[in-house]
Amino acid sequence: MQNIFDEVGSLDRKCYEEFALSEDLLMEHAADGMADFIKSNYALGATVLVVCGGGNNGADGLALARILHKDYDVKLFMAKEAKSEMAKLQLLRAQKVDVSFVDQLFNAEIIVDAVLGTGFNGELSSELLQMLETLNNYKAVKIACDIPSGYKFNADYTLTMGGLKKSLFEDKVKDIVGEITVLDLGVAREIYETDSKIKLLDESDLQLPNRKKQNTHKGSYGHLAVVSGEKTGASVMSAQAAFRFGTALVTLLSNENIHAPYEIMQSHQLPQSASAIALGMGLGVEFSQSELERFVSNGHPLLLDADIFYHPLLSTLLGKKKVVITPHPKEFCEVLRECKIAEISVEELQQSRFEYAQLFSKHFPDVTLVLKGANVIISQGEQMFINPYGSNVLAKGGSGDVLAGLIAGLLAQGYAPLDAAISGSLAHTLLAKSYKGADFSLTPIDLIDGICKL
Ligand SMILES: NC(=O)C1=CN([C@@H]2O[C@H](COP(=O)(O)OP(=O)(O)OC[C@H]3O[C@@H](n4cnc5c(N)ncnc54)[C@H](OP(=O)(O)O)[C@@H]3O)[C@@H](O)[C@H]2O)[C@H](O)CC1
Ligand SMILES: [K+]
Repeated sequence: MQNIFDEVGSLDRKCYEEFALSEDLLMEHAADGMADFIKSNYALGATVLVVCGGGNNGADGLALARILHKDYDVKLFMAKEAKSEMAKLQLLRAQKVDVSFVDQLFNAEIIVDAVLGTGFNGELSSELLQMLETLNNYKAVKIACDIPSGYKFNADYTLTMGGLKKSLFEDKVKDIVGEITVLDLGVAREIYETDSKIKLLDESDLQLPNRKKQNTHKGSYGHLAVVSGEKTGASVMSAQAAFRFGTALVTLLSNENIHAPYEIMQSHQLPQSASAIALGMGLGVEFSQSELERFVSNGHPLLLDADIFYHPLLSTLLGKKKVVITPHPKEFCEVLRECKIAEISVEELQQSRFEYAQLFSKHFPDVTLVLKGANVIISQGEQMFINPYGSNVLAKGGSGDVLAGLIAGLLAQGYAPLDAAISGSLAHTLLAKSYKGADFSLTPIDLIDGICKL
């Protein structure tokens, strides 16, 4: 896991005040880090166009141009006049070593966007937008200094200074930021950073339900009850996913007999040995409120998904302990509305996912939220985790049912809700990532079949 920060200015100030470092020193390390990245990946002599703004983002770019000059065919383009003190100083330094300046953009082999960084605010002028569009249309390798300017520069790589910024993980910029690398600024990251309540998950954070002891039996690995309504396909896929993911016993709770694999049991009553319940997938209106209340009256960990977000029982269920909910954005808007937290559109949610996830968790600190998206947000209380491995491969009916089964299966096996949410979500996205077929062709069964290879 890595820390993610709302801002890093306070971390810079810590360097000045506690480590006797200076803004100039941090900037030189930032520029050095970018130079090292380019030298490690691109042949000497390549043409490099560094486009600079007037602030310290531009100053980073000017310092980079000076460092690369002569080893690379570097050209500097000033999009705005140097304005900050550091930008003026870095401009002077670049001029003193005769770095070439150009007044026209051109299709260099490497383009570095050092126009706007964390100081960007408001809207981009049409002139700047036009310039960024011109750069986007070039075939060059595109590198964003710290953050892509105004999030309108389509970066292949974002080399971000000091620490990860939360804005880099909004869904709306997932196709903009490219591959993100953190550059150290003269001290190790663990010295530069403070602890943060927002963490970026890594594949290594997946805790598989591997079996350790031999002296066990099928009762040792949980019993998941999946409430199955009219649309049985959804609950059957959840049940299969849970079974594949180590849950030794899985029962479909239904009033009808369901066509399901032999290994999935069926019952009209909640099994005595049930250790978790999954509710919502394909629920429809088959069960009365009192039947559902009876199922959930025993304090078992609960996985809530899909139809239950539109059910009058939702608020009651959210008040229970050990609850994990797995809404997609549209369902989350319904949850926010139903719980009288916010009345927003999906577009408004997608513009401020972190804020609304935090708002929900403030209202329901014991509920673990898994907000689906390109970057999955997992939130519980004040803690927030970002799973950056979401992919468009999962944009298929049934993917969510599999996710529900993965998480519910881990709940049934005794995982704490947050651990079940993190590992279930990571397993889900890694299954999609390891899918070998065409990106449009994945089916939920492909995900389930891939579980044995995790
Ligand atoms: N630890 C770190 O992250 C470090 C980061 N460094 C670099 O510093 C920049 C932040 O520098 P700052 O000077 O605060 O801001 P920027 O350079 O990003 O932008 C300020 C300039 O941008 C202009 N601006 C702001 N909004 C707009 C807009 N909507 N349209 C056009 N121009 C805009 C602003 O102009 P004004 O006229 O408004 O003043 C400024 O000129 C950070 O991103 C890193 O690259 C340090 O180098 C090392 C530590
Ligand atoms: K930038």
